[in-house]
Amino acid sequence: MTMRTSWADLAANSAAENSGPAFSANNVGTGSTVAPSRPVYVPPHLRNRQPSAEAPAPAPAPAYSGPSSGSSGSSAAGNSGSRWPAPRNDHRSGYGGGGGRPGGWGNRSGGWDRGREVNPFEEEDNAEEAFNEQENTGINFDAYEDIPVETSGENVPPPVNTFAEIDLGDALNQNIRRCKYVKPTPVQRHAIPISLGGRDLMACAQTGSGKTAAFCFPIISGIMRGQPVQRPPRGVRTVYPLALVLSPTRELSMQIHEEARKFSFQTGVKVVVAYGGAPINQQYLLGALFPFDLVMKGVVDNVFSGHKAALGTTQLWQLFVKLVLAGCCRSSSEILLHPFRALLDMHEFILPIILQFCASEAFACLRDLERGVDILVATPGRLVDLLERARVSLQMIRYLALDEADRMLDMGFEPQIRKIVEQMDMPPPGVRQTMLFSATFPKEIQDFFPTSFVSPLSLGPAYRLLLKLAIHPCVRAASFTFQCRLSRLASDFLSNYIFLAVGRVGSSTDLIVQRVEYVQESDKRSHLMDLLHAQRANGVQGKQALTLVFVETKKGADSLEHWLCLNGFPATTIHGDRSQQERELALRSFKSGNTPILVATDVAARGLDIPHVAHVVNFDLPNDIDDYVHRIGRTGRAGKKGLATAFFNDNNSSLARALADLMQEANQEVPAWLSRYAARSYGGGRNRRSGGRFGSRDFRREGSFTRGSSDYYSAGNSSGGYGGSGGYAGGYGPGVTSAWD
Ligand SMILES: Nc1ncnc2c1ncn2[C@@H]1O[C@H](COP(=O)(O)OP(=O)(O)OP(=O)(O)O)[C@@H](O)[C@H]1O
Repeated sequence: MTMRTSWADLAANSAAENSGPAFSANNVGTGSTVAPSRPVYVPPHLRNRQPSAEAPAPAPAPAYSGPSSGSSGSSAAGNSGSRWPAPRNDHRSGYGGGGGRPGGWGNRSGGWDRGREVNPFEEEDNAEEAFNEQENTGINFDAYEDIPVETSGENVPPPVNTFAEIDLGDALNQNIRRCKYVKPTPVQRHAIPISLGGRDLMACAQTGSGKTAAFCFPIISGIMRGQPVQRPPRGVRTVYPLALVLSPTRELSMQIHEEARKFSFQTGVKVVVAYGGAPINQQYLLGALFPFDLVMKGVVDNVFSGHKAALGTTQLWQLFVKLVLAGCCRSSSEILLHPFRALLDMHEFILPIILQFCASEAFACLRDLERGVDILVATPGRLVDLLERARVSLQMIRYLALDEADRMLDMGFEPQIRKIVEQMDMPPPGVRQTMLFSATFPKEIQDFFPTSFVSPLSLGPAYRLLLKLAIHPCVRAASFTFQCRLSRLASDFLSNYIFLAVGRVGSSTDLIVQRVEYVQESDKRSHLMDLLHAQRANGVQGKQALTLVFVETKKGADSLEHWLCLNGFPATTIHGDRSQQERELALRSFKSGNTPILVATDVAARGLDIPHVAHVVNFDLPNDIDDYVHRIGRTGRAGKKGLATAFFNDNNSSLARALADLMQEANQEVPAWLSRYAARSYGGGRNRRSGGRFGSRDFRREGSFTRGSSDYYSAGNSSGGYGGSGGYAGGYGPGVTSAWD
């Protein structure tokens, strides 16, 4: 029987083959009796079993059979041959002590390949020696007490006040204690019971308020207590995650992965991240090594075709590469000491490539993926790549979480997201459980008009101009278009969901002191220098007081970084033109305080949770108030205070009103000159968000959204959603029909 095997398996085989004659001269092992054990994927539901427990019955094909709702071995009631047979809440029979919890938590203490599981808390302790004070115990929870919360939808499960009220399972509870989370933040208080109750959720909550845990806890606990699912037989290279978390950027994905690893430590739930998404050919040699199929077929043939003859020992090479990729050599030094190193001497040009590849995070991620995954955290681009290569199947997905959902649309990921969710093999809404999270639902607009209306005209630049001027009613229509896209996405992806808004959606937290200073373009650098010198003079510097500076362009980021370094302020930069390695290095260097200033483009605006960011400087203000909210949200997190300074000048006048309103809303002092700018801009009304108590509303209430038709473009206009309040400046105002103001 021929069966494709994973490269991890192949490598293990290869190692066993080493004892054969071809390798007898090498000091690999001590003979044929010592064959390394294969890395065997153990499904979560079997990980707590004794080794003698029967292996999962091999499935003829990795077709999804649905999570069985009965006890192990029994067929799921109501399966009846349907592709998505099991009702998704079959394993969520109540939280908080409700009966019927199958299996119980205690049985699950067995880990997923526990011997290999690295303790993320230890890793963190080592990495953060300098920051040895307790991160989360000093949280000012009072800061959250008065936050208004709004929920809508049918039968909303009641919130909880403590983690003890929720039955998350011992292992997860222990990790929550390890994280030093004393009690749930408001979004967690509401979102966790809703998700544990099996409901779909669309949640908006302020930056830094703990949304990651709000979607991770129910997923991890759901997987822990979930019923067994039949996994594909060993040797099938496709992996079948049970949960998928999509996020817009690599950095955010990595961060979610790190958090989720902590939460799932010793729970038996395995979390893997896959990020990036550049086409393979753009990654040149490293990229060529990415598709492991190529490695298996002979990376030498594919990558070094011109040298094939010279290599001569192609098979040996393949074996070496397999060993390296399988993790037999985990570090550069191991490779250099490896018995097959001799081969490299013949072909030195390959060594740096292999070393570089082995050192890359991407390599580690993909290697992890091959070993199995329960929760896959991914950027849309990379996931599409993996799906197309059939390395990942979504057939078994029970949980789908979209973090920064609005940003993903904003970044143009909608086609990819729709492909992933609707066009591959993911179970449909109602079978899977879906959660959409962000601090700002909605805004920013990619399309000026519905494409069907104006295609093939490209109105992007025109739109941008209008957005700047913000005088044309079409701007409102465009905004509405985006809102409709998000509404439609929610409507397509979610089933009977609950809408949760914690705090004023899209507003900033008043933990952040916001300052706006009028600074001409040409004075910005010297002004920044003044701020940094003042910080230094006040002793606000170093590892405990990081400064994040946002600029508009990648070039601007590089040049400002260079200038800061020249002027004695160690800085680093992060933007889209930097390689993944450079970005990771920059983040690490910033987090550790080695370079306490990070100059960034919007790539770092969302979701990044960097402790000790004391000051966010908007050197260049964004065009979009939501981007501003996310940027300043990098400070003042988890109940801590922060400072945000913005340099404003005439180029930013389109933002004046929204900025002034936002500051007012967050009880900040609005400079008189900014109020004047705001008053001057289009009629003196208020910004788009201030029409109601909550910036964002459940659009289902308004009945303005008509799925699958173009009505939603006209509905807003005809119903007076924009016009009713008398112009853009009036916001959507009273009588608003859109949920997304
Ligand atoms: N219950 C809790 N108690 C204490 N700290 C918490 C709690 N929940 C989360 N945190 C901490 O709060 C910080 C912010 O959390 P997180 O990054 O999830 O916020 P967020 O709402 O996703 O922010 P953003 O909108 O910027 O993405 C993290 O450092 C996290 O460890």
